[in-house]
Amino acid sequence: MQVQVVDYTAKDAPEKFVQSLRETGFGVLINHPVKQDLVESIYKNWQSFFNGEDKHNFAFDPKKQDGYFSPEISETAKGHSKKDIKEYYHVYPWGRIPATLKDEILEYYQLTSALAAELLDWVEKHSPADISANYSEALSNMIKDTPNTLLRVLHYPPLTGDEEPGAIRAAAHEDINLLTILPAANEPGLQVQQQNGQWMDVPADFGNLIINIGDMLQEASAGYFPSTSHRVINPTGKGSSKSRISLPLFLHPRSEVVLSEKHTQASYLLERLRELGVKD
Ligand SMILES: O=C(O)CCC(=O)C(=O)O
Ligand SMILES: [Fe+2]
Repeated sequence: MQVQVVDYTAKDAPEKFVQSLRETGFGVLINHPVKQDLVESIYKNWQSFFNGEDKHNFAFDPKKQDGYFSPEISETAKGHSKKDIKEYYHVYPWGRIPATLKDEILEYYQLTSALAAELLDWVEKHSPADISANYSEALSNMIKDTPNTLLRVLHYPPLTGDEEPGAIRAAAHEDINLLTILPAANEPGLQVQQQNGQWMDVPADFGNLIINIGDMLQEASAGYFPSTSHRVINPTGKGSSKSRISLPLFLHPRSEVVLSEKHTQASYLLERLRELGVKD
């Protein structure tokens, strides 16, 4: 099965959407409640932020993990040796946020977090009974009042030709969290790996909302929901001179939430951040 594009307002949307998640790790929504003019305004305003120098006043805090991550310290995907060609900013409601960008980005954070709870209810409702029996609490409850959900504003700069050979915008990886909610970026490049190993473009028409499964939902569902590998490939031709902005919201349970016999949110996250080289 390929990633399905599902009309959020359709009666059978929950079932179709969860089936796409189960079979591909991804699902795409149209006619969803995330306003496109808000997304476009965020892209424009954060592009200016990344183009400027003020970002250096918000250098990331290794303990709290909020703030600006420069291309020099940007992450290296698990199992890869080259850094991704990207810079990004980690937004948490409790963290540092540039004053002029704050209200808008927090509005977006709240709006998508609320939608996320609904989508987790869809996932739960369409989980087989023997799988949902293992959820330590309702999936949507796992993110209730969580301080851990992370909104990452990503900037992939135009290519200069001086990139390290073999480096790409985002090397193949799986997300760490429960679900990721990602509005289509302003430029193409996002691909998902299919079961046969082949890479496919994710349907990314401007206005689409892309949702994918992360490792924590895979862990909590004993593998029923697969956290699939995805990547962002480098542009060619005219696209090479363009920036790409994207805005994934990584849904994280509260720290004490039990994911499986082996892991809580906190123990799982620590293990993964160490692997990424962004935590001591
Ligand atoms: O930029 C994108 O489209 C995807 C980014 C991504 O997969 C990530 O940051 O985990
Ligand atoms: Fe990702």
